[in-house]
Amino acid sequence: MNSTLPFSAFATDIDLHAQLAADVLPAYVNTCRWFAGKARQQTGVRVQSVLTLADQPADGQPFYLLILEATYADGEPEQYQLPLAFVPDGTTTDAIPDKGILTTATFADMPGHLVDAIYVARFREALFRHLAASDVVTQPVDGAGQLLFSRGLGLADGAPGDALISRVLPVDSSNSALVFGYASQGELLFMKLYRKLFAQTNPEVEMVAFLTETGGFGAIPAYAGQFTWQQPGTEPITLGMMQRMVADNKDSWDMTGDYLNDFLYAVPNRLFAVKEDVFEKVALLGRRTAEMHLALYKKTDDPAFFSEPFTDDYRTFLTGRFTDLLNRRYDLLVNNYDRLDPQAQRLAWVFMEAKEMIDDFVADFQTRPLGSCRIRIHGDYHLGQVLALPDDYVIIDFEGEPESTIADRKIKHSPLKDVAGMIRSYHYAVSAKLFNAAETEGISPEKLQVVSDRWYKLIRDTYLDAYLDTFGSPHPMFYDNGEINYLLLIYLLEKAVYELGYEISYRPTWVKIPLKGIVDVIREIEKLQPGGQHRQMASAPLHLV
Ligand SMILES: Nc1ncnc2c1ncn2[C@@H]1O[C@H](COP(=O)(O)OP(=O)(O)O)[C@@H](O)[C@H]1O
Ligand SMILES: O=P(O)(O)O[C@H]1O[C@H](CO)[C@@H](O[C@H]2O[C@H](CO)[C@@H](O)[C@H](O)[C@H]2O)[C@H](O)[C@H]1O
Repeated sequence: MNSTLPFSAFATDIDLHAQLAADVLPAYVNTCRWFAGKARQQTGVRVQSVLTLADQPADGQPFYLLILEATYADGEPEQYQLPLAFVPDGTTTDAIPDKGILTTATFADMPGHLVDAIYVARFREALFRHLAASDVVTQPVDGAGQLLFSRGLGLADGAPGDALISRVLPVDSSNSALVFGYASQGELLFMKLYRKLFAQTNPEVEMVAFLTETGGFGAIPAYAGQFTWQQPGTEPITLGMMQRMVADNKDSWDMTGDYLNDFLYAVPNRLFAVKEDVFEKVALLGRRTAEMHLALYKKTDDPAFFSEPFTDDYRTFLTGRFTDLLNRRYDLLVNNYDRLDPQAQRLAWVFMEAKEMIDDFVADFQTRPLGSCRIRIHGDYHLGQVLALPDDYVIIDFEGEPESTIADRKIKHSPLKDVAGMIRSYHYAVSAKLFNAAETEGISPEKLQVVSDRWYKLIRDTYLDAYLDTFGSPHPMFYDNGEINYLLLIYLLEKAVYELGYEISYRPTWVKIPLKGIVDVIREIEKLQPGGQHRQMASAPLHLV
């Protein structure tokens, strides 16, 4: 990649933008975890806009925030944020990982690399200082608007002269995580740089503000600021958000995996062994989940957070979206069937053969009487979204469902959709542990399935009992046990079908986990069929009517 112009002319260097679109971006984004279009038929990735972070700094090259547009053979294009830096050869002490290097490049005879700027300390510090100062950065290109930085209450200043420290958090997730602090105090703040962008305020900012200010919910990290791109006459686009850093946390996914080790060692010895603490921790998460939903149910004048009944519009939305998801997943499964292992293929058959029954089950949602209500929910609730402290939990990542449009992410659902998400996650934790361990290599997949189901069901019931018990008495969010069971089945099925796509795209050896989740729901639906054995799920301890 060559330009006769210096990197400071990049914002208007149209030829170079075209070169990037032709030779670099399509391949590069497909190596990035944050690019969600991998499973779609792509038709191109181009530079749509270039935002300049600040004027050419005295101490080096400028930084840009590129807005990329990814286009597809079907469906809407997507926008992504890519911070861009040019690192001339021999000029940096930053460790830029291979995954952060877009290409070699020469600007005005100066050779170097174009890199994802998050790996450049000077870029991270520039972002932080803009946020701390609530800066407005007016864009040099006509009509490109402004970058608006807004500081929040949780942002702590360092003592004069205390050096700012920063790093990229090595997490594998849909956005990028940066951490900041001061040399004398250590790491204090966590910044999320959004990758996939939406022409609206990101729901995460709304949710964190409501939970803190109206809901009084303490189990989230305090809000420390945000930055947006404001173009004339349009809604601001959220580019980043900062919260307090939760130190010494452990991802609940890892923690659950750790306490499953006892189980793992016991299984080959034909024992059932799990510490009682495990169930206490699961119950605590059930309670915190219920408290989050009670906070989101708080009375408010803000229509974005009113509770609402199951309206015809919502029923049409859910059945339409579900039917579309099912069709896409059936196609994906058919196209990838040969890549699956025999156990996954068997489960896939059960799913494909149950198509008509599933379609009827989903269609029934359109007219079935429902007296429960809907609120804003977390929307992408799983163990990876809960940070475990030694004695408690902190809930993070309120951005909503990764595959949904921004408008859809703000739609209210039964809070049982979150509950279903966490139940699916416990199913994953048990399955992933047992099926991927050296300790269980000699045990047949069928036997492993039986023992993992046993443990999973105990965990599921512990979580669900603690969740429902927290409401204390009948609560208007849940009409009765029959509706709790029915809605849980709907949302469990929807989540497992969603996960099937995620696993086929990213972790093909895990495909059997969501497939087993789908088959479990199919077995429950069969019991509800005429002639089927009508049996409600074991745990639904509320007796509301
Ligand atoms: N406030 C925080 N303090 C410390 N670590 C955090 C904080 N928020 C998130 N993380 C870490 O960053 C990871 C990614 O955050 P998350 O909100 O899930 O981002 P994404 O939207 O990219 O999935 C989390 O799994 C967790 O390890
Ligand atoms: O964390 P994201 O918001 O990017 O969510 C995506 O990735 C998740 C995996 O990291 C994926 O979650 C699935 O796998 C988890 C275990 O790794 C499990 O706990 C979840 O229950 C399961 O859904 C999520 O579906 C996807 O959207």
